[in-house]
Amino acid sequence: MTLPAPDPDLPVLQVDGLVRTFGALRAVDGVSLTIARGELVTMLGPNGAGKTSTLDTCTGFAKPDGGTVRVLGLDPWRQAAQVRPRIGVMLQAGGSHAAARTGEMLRVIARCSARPLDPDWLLEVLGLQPVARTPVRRLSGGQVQRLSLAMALVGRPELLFLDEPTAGMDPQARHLVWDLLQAARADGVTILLTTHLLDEAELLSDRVVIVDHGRVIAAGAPSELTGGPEQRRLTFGAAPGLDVELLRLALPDGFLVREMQPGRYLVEGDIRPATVATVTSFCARVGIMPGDLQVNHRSLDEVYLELTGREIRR
Ligand SMILES: Nc1ncnc2c1ncn2[C@@H]1O[C@H](COP(=O)(O)OP(=O)(O)OP(=O)(O)O)[C@@H](O)[C@H]1O
Repeated sequence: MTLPAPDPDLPVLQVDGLVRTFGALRAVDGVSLTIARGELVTMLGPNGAGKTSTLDTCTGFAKPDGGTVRVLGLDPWRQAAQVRPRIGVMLQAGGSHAAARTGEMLRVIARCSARPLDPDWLLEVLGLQPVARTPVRRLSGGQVQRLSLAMALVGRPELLFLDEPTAGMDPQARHLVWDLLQAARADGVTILLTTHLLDEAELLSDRVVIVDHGRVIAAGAPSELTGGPEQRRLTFGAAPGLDVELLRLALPDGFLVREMQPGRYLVEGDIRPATVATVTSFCARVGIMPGDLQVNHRSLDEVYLELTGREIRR
């Protein structure tokens, strides 16, 4: 049987109003999300925000309690047999047999695929060749993670779901995984991943989706989330102890000024060319030379903390 060619205009993943409940808890509370072919989208959110619960329904491991999920145009719960061969999944739980040897585990998965990648090539690329004959239970945490990624990739999936793919990896392994994901994306693979590493999200993602309490609270390209005028910040150096209230009064309403550290000042608000002029003319008026004056954007990390708050989730 010849399968129809995938429609490039059809979203690879379409989630509409997804709900997932555990007793009284709405772990996923109306999440909507669309991913086009070839996009790399990252889901961010504090512990317990509902990311894994969302992935579980997208991969067909859990039934939605409300809303719809379509993967490659199919229902991943009812049409799991058609969806599974076309997706790759890397879960936090791993999914390997503890007693199996690393290489053997990967070859078993490869044999289930119609046109797998060469398992030995993947072991080599992911630095697992030296432990190919080692039982999974004796691998380090980072090696188990790399094996899980190899297992997700070996079947040449059209869509990859990766739940915290670089958690517990050392910086070398993390860079290797980033290279591999960028290469997969360049080959047209669509990727949805979760991470708690904001630099990882900023580096890899075409778009990020921030979820909290089971809802999408922000979405867009990293540059969109960090790039608006209200996300700019102005900093400059001067002698410690400058009267920041006087500078704030010189600016229009809505600006905040504080001394971040002795002798380094931060102006937050809708930073525009006129703001820079006001700050420099204020400095001229009080007879100080602003040093190292910079206007830059806030990082994704700062935007994320502002949206989700700083308190630890239980
Ligand atoms: N099987 C389950 N039974 C009961 N509650 C669950 C179950 N699975 C998840 N939850 C709860 O649902 C909420 C969302 O959990 P989920 O694992 O989706 O969050 P997450 O965003 O992936 O978190 P993390 O970043 O810690 O992995 C949490 O409050 C969690 O305790």
